[in-house]
Amino acid sequence: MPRPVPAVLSIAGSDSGGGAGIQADLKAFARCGVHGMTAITALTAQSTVGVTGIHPVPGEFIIEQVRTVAADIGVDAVKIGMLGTAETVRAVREALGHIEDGVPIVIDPVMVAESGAVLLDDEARAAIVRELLPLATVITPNLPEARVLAAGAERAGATERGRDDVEDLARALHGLGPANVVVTGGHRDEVTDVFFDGTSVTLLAGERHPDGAAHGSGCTHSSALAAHLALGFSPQEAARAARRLASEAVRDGHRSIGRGPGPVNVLGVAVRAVTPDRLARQA
Ligand SMILES: Nc1ncnc2c1ncn2[C@@H]1O[C@H](COP(=O)(O)OP(=O)(O)OP(=O)(O)O)[C@@H](O)[C@H]1O
Ligand SMILES: Cc1ncc(CO)c(N)n1
Repeated sequence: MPRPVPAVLSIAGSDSGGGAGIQADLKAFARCGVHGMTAITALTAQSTVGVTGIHPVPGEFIIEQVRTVAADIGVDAVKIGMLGTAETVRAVREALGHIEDGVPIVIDPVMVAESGAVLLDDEARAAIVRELLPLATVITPNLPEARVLAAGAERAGATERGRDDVEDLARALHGLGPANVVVTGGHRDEVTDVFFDGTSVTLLAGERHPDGAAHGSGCTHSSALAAHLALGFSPQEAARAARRLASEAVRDGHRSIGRGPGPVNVLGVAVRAVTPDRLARQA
């Protein structure tokens, strides 16, 4: 029987501060109207200020999480976020074997948190390039992540082009095997996402919210993109919708939660807490 709503799986890390990672992904899935599922790759002890500890989940248990939900519920799209170690990358590669061929896969090659904490080691970076990027429907690096991945591409002879032009970066990353590339714009002044499908480049422009709260913007973006693929949108349409939702989530973000860069708020004004005061006013 077809599922009443698409089911989307996030394979990613937990952010105990609730702003990024799995926690952001589930909120983005809810906002998009899809059923969200999770396979947690690592627990982070994290706030808006930094990451004080990382506790990787054993590879076998990552695979078990994926196998279990795939067997019962089924998976209409996958989003992959924080991986951390090469062992985790290998486990995720194996876990994908439990998901039907042709299911769209969005990879956000998470390397560093908004607070500056490193979330991926060097060996894992090489493993992602080798084992996962060729399987991706869309990859969504931010500018620093794109530069790091493209440096590897150049070493591998995938491109001779310059590394500073974002469009050239997107082309170089396409050479690593993903079907589509979005270089997100949060780290540039004009906040334009660059989409490349192997043939043409499309600039996804939109409003910049310099005073917003951006912790979790990348996770929100890649999850919204995966949700839109599950809903039947093309990669380019999904990237456009994801850019808009992420931008609004930054705009509506909670600047005063925590002492560091505050968390995005993808649910926006749609959700207002029912306080005793508000309830009394309604009565
Ligand atoms: N200040 C902003 N105003 C509008 N849109 C933004 C802003 N910052 C980020 N975005 C949008 O959010 C999405 C995620 O981009 P970004 O480059 O911030 O990801 P990231 O750096 O991976 O995020 P994270 O902080 O979670 O690691 C993109 O669509 C981007 O255009
Ligand atoms: C768990 C986790 N995943 C991704 C990011 C990137 O923002 C983060 N800060 N934490």
